[in-house]
Amino acid sequence: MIRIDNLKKSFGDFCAVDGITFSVEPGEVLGFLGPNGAGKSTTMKMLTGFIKPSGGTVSVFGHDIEQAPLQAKKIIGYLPEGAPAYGDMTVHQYLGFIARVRGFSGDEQQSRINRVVEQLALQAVLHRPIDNLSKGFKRRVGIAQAIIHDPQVLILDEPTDGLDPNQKHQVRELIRSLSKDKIVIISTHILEEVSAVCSRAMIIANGRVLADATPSELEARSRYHHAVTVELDTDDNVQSAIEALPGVKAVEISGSIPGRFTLIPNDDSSVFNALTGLVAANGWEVKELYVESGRLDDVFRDLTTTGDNREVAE
Ligand SMILES: Nc1ncnc2c1ncn2[C@@H]1O[C@H](COP(=O)(O)OP(=O)(O)OP(=O)(O)O)[C@@H](O)[C@H]1O
Repeated sequence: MIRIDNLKKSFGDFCAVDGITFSVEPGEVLGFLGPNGAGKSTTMKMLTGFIKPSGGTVSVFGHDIEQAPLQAKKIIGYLPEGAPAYGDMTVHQYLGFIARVRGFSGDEQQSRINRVVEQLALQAVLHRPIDNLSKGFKRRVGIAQAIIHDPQVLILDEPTDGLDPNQKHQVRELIRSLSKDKIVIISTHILEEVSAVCSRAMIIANGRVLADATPSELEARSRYHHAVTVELDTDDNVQSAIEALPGVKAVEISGSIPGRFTLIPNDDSSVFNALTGLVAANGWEVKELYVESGRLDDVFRDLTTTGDNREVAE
């Protein structure tokens, strides 16, 4: 497991990471979510031994990152922010170089290169210089070098940044498949990515952890948890009847689609039965009807734009 205790980083007078404590077990995919400048990359750089903490400790499967950096780094794969690489090398040369640095030679080296080339679909660019690749391919090369030694811990800073939707889907599938027996920590700005791949999400702002929960627990904190959206095909004036339903806290009207309403429930209420009862009693035609589990963007905004966190998020 990874155990992080009271981790801190200051740059001069500025505190970028302000005492973060958590642990992660194999099988977990932990997502760091936060506004720009929240401290996600700085935390990852300290977890991987890339920069020295100003305070606190990081232990990776029992190896302290400062006391035993080689043992810790052997079992970590790291995709740094922006996926830096040696741009004048071809993909094949670069992966060969990384494999050698990781201690592989001969057939073992080649079979490891072949495996990651296959996993990241790099065949078409294998003999091209990395500098000439598109942003998406560069990112895939970055992920390939991070997994070449089949590490127990994978730390990926914005792994899908710059990828097209198909590539995003592929990389998320890969992360999911790798995560079965590994610890995976990713940072992302993409909220849908958290629901798609993370078993746990940590919202960070101003170098502090504001929330640490499963994506569905976070969604349940949203005002849209159990909200019902309905689109009705009727000329009746339905809004006041919907607003008067028991358990309804507020009704939002869709600006662009007539007859479409979102019913926000009071805490722990369900408005679904009351709404369907009203619709049936009046014989209104339903064009669309669904219940939401909640909205992560709503929770993210709430947490990161209140109180001390306002400055960071704006
Ligand atoms: N080497 C450095 N010297 C001075 N300040 C730094 C340094 N590295 C990071 N910072 C500052 O620390 C804060 C946290 O930066 P960090 O890159 O960790 O944020 P982040 O959450 O990863 O943001 P983003 O989502 O934009 O990548 C920022 O205000 C950044 O400007």
